[in-house]
Amino acid sequence: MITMDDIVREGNPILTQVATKVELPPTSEEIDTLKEMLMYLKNSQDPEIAEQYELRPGVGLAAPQIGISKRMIAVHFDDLDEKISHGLFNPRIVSHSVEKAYLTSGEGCLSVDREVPGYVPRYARITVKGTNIEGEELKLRLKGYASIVIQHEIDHLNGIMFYDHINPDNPFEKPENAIALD
Ligand SMILES: O=CN(O)C[C@@H](CC1CCCC1)C(=O)N1NCCC[C@H]1C(=O)Nc1ccccn1
Ligand code: NI
Repeated sequence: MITMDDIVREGNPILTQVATKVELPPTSEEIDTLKEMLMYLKNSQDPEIAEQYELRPGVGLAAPQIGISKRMIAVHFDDLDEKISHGLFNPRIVSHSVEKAYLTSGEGCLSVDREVPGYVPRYARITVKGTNIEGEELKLRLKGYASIVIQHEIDHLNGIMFYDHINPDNPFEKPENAIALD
């Protein structure tokens, strides 16, 4: 199982590289890895398992964070209006709103062992295409928190960290044309 020992921390160049596309169909090893990434998220959200294995709770994970520079992400969380749980190969944003959105609490990252305060402006709504663990091509239309999570993960595949989006002059400046998400 994946534990925090497997999570790569900032300073490791893999986190600022562009990850490689996964050749389809994915190998059984790539499928197993994606399943393990999803399992990490589920385990990390179970208080008992998280405590037992000292897992930091996560709602998303990208393969570069476990040292694999491949375009694979997992997201798992039960939000009020969106229940999302996906493992995706080669996720890509095919369209997005002009309007932006940001979490009023800012963002963190399992690969960043420090607080980096500030608003992270992202697209408010996105349409994402990718291939799921069963090998099906899928298209997701996301808004709200789910949209933020997926963008955070796809950024990891392009070597972008959440703090790269924070306004260095005024981290808490309200982004223009943006919705505040609590
Ligand atoms: O690339 C992926 N990552 O770095 C894991 C990140 C991904 C999220 C950060 C902002 C949007 C996506 C992650 O999940 N976190 N960031 C660090 C510690 C907290 C944790 C988190 O937000 N946990 C959480 C939130 C709500 C409900 C349950 N748990
Ligand atoms: Ni992250």
